[in-house]
Amino acid sequence: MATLEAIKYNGGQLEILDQLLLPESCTFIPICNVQDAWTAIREMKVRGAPAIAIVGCLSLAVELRKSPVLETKEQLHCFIKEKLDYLVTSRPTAVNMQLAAESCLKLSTLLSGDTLVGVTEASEAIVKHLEAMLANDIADNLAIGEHGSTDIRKKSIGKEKLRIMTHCNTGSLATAGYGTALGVIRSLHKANVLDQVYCTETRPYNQGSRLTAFELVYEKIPATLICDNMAAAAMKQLKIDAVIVGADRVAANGDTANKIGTYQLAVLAKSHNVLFYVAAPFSSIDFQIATGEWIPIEERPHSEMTHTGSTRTAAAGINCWNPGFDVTPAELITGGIVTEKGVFKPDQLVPLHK
Ligand SMILES: CSC[C@@H](O)[C@@H](O)C(=O)COP(=O)(O)O
Repeated sequence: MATLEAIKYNGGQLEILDQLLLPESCTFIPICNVQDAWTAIREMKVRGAPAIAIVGCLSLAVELRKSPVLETKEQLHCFIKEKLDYLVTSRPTAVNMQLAAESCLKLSTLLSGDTLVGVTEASEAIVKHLEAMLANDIADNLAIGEHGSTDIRKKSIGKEKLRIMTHCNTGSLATAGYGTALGVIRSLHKANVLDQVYCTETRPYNQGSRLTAFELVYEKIPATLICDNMAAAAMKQLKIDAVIVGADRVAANGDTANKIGTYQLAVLAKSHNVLFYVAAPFSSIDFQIATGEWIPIEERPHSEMTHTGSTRTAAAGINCWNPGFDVTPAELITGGIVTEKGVFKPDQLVPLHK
């Protein structure tokens, strides 16, 4: 069965699956411009680091295809810079949108300096660059899946079937398709070596129980849901072989920001001698940040903790702390960082930076 398709793009028409309505309903909504994308990202109708960047960039392609009246390449450059700068403000922790914006502006600067290229050709080249992100992301995820699954199997010799724990949602709903950590799990399943995947509920926003569980059921991958506070017991009693999670931003030293609760899973994995992997495309690595202490962490509304839907479940008047992400120190990433280029120890990343 084909994996879920949450971002649909065809000839300048963009639609996304509204993830706020999952798992009750699969409803696609149109994204007609950059403002629509910014709002959808901010409201988490689309979420997950790669998907945020892809939807942001495709929304700019949609606007450029509608041919705004831009007479010079300087005007074109200012137009896309303004839009990209705005998209980068949608959510702070994932770095993918920022790096995608930098790469697009680099291309625009190159085209601006090329006297043989006119404004229409420059705009078309930028649209082509933005539109290529969908296919590139799927290809990267397939490679991540293969590298990760091969590495886990290599390090689990003697075990016929593997039990994997994962956190948050890193699948087709968080990427252009297939997924990163969930892509590795799909590849293990395809290779017939997956006994069971244990997905955490991922409080307070429940990306695990709402989204990952939805994808796993949809694709008939053997899976069991656990609450976040069952992770230690599951590692001990259910004999988990590896934990594999995604990333919103990896610092140059390998420290990794990912969904809140990732750090505690890494600590638990270490004390239970369970391999801990991060799976992410190179576009999640921020080489401008030396360590994880510089990664901005999004603070989320307290209502996510105090309410379930519109029903208050916490005592009125209680103070809350609701960071959306935490940083896992590189030394806890014992399995490695799985990318489309291979699996690396955290201290091997810097030499790979061009
Ligand atoms: C391939 S998605 C990787 C991460 O973006 C994912 O693990 C995560 O933390 C998503 O957080 P979210 O707040 O749902 O956008």
